[in-house]
Amino acid sequence: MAKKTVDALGAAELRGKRALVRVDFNVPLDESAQITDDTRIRAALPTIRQLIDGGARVILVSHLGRPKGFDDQLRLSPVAKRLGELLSKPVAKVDDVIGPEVEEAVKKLQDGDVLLLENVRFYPEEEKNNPEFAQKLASLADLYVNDAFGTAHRAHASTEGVARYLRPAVAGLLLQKELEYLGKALESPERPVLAIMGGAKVSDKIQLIQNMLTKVDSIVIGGAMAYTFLKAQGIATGASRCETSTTKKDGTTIDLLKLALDLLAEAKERGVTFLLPVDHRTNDKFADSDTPNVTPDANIPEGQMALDIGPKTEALYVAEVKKARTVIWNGPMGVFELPGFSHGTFAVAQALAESDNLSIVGGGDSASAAEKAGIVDQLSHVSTGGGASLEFLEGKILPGVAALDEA
Ligand SMILES: Nc1ncnc2c1ncn2[C@@H]1O[C@H](COP(=O)(O)OP(=O)(O)OP(=O)(O)O)[C@@H](O)[C@H]1O
Ligand SMILES: O=C(O)[C@H](O)COP(=O)(O)O
Repeated sequence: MAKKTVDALGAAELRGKRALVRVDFNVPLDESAQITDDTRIRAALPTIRQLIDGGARVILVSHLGRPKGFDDQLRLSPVAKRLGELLSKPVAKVDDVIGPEVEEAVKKLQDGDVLLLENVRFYPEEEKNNPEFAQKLASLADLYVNDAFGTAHRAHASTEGVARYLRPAVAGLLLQKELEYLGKALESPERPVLAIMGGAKVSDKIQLIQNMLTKVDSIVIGGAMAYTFLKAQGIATGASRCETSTTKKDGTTIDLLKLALDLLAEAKERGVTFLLPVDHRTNDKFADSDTPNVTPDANIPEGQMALDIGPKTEALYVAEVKKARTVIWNGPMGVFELPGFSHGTFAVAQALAESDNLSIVGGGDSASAAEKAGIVDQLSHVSTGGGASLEFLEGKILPGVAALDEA
């Protein structure tokens, strides 16, 4: 990687210096805001430990979820607690991101101390990449480290803007490791290459499929994204979560149903196998069930919500995984957090574990699903980035990486 990393910082650049470290602590939470998977926190430990050992004063900044303003459910306090346990040392936490309370807490830091700021997305300025906000963040520290691979595809104030005002701006060890691994693995992948896409961030990820069609031999779709493709073809989607349009930052609207049809046509033209669910597991509400309904075909009855792929789809997707030599997976096949609707996700995970293909699973919830399925050791790589790994594998330049100092 041609970017400077924390390894390049000598003792004089670290001891006593305030390091603003962007991490991706966007971890899955349950209904009572308890962390259900701490993979992303553990993944940031090497960089944090290296900075502590070097005598830096570590100021961590992260987002959690997609809040609209301050939201008590999405505070980072449980993360500070978990991080403290993992580091075996206290982690101070402030309830703001900028302002007097934060400045006071930063002033109190001693060499080797760790402070976690509040959820940076409580400020809309973060996602707008507002220069004044970025400047205020930058003013808290003497150097910037970006270790948030999972958020490196976002040009936000704490991932991109801040590096304009704070130098040195270097990559953390996780960011470096992810870029090196993914870069090498996909230089000339063994074919056939399969992309498995699912999850809930439909409007974000459906827009990545076009580029992906030029890189892969087959795509299988599960999760909520599947219903956009089915609806576009006139198949009933019942009460399932189904995104049909999205508004871009510039205010223009994208018709996702039209996009879905265009993608299906392009896949056909390019000879890319494109598989969609042929049956589903459903419920009449967003809740678990010991006995989910199974639809006889791809249509979802009125009032029913598809929460997982069905058994016939599962078999199709498992067969596709077994045929592939390289598999990239982002997004669970269903609401795997509910045991009755975890079958499709775990079946695909099991197939990956049993195959000897190169397998890369990426994303906060996808990594958590792999962990829950007990297959992490049988995968080639578990990336902390979902959207980020997809965009990187497509050959896009990640803004959070581009902003850093050259090596
Ligand atoms: N059929 C469905 N209906 C509603 N939600 C679904 C469905 N299938 C999957 N999901 C939800 O999708 C979520 C995960 O999607 P997401 O796109 O965030 O994946 P990810 O692996 O976390 O990737 P990233 O790191 O990019 O966020 C899970 O919480 C899961 O419950
Ligand atoms: O979970 C992720 O993919 C990252 O934390 C980025 O989150 P975002 O999609 O809300 O920007």
